[in-house]
Amino acid sequence: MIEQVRDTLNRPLRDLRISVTDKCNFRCQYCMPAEIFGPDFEFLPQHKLLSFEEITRLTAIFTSLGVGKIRITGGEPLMRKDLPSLIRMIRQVEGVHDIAMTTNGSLLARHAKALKEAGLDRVTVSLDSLDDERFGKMNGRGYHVSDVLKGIEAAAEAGLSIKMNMVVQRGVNDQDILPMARYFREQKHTLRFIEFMDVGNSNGWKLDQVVPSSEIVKMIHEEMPLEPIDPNYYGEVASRYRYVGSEEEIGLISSVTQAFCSTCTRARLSAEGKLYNCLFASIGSDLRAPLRDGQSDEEIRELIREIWEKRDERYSEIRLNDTPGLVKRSKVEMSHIGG
Ligand SMILES: Nc1nc2c(ncn2[C@@H]2O[C@H](COP(=O)(O)OP(=O)(O)OP(=O)(O)O)[C@@H](O)[C@H]2O)c(=O)[nH]1
Ligand SMILES: C[S@@+](CC[C@H](N)C(=O)[O-])C[C@H]1O[C@@H](n2cnc3c(N)ncnc32)[C@H](O)[C@@H]1O
Ligand code: SF4
Ligand code: SF4
Repeated sequence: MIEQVRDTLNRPLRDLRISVTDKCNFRCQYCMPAEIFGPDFEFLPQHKLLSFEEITRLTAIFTSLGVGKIRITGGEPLMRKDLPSLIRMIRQVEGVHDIAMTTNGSLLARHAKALKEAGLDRVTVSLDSLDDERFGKMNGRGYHVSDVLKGIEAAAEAGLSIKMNMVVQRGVNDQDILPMARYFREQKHTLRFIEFMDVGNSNGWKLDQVVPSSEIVKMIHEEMPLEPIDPNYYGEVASRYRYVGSEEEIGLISSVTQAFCSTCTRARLSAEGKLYNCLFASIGSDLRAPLRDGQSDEEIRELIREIWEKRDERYSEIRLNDTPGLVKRSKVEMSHIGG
């Protein structure tokens, strides 16, 4: 039986974002800076990762509490071996109506077809610049723009629906806003601009590096007129704008300047099976132990229900009023729970 649970702020549980690995082949400065995630950094050993069977079992339990939308993320999800098998298993779960994946795109060219055949509906590809030198620096490993563009092409050929994500940092890649907008408008892929966020403890976040979405909209509108359009669904993270007189659109994810916590329907499951109520949470609730200790689906369902019903997190809204206080608090790393 499907039932809709709600938290203390009356927010329904609708989305489950599953991190399948904490490893990544990139070292984006805003997420996994190389000086911290260096050769000696200890990633999770295989036995601590949830198996595909455990992830699928949890997915089924989550759908019985209202989840219909699944996003696979990481680290870099395509670093996890045999990902199409997991997609195939999740596809079988009753109640799942949308399976998306967020990826840096560098390994997508070789996996897109198998992912689509396994049942993946769509991909969101992250790309912060079309300038090869800048992109190589930003990803920390010298990957080329063409590596990602080939992935996007393969995804389109495979029939996956595609969106793009660009994190904008003042003084780092703000000069790429217009070239990215022009290019992806032409390619007919929705590009979403993400305000640089103070996730984790290691990305050296400063408020003056955030380019407010309002500034981005103004800049694009001056060259290519835009008009706001309604959200696609309740709690959509991105605010949408359409290029006037066309079908193409952009999205703005304004977690710093216009927090959207009041409609946040997202639960996050880390690769080791911890459930987080918020992207900026300090601690998660362990679901791996109950899974491995032989608890029944019903017992785990009650545990998750209890966690969601007690949920009161709304970090970004609070940050608006107390940035210095919150930045100092210890938080889970983005590469651990996947954004
Ligand atoms: N602060 C905050 N940021 C979020 C949240 N969800 C997503 N983001 C940010 O927005 C980015 C884009 O999120 P996506 O996963 O691509 O967005 P989505 O809402 O699932 O996308 P669609 O399902 O296509 O609408 C993430 O990488 C995060 O940086 C959230 O709940 N809180
Ligand atoms: C953590 S990554 C995981 C998936 C995959 N590796 C990727 O990069 O698409 C998910 C998303 O979080 C975004 N992200 C990471 N750190 C961020 C930050 N400090 N502020 C805003 N977005 C961030 C990335 O750009 C990416 O779109
Ligand atoms: S944003 Fe994605 S690609 Fe970049 S370091 Fe984080 S997990 Fe890796
Ligand atoms: S800050 Fe936390 S509560 Fe607010 S939208 Fe993001 S994940 Fe949801």
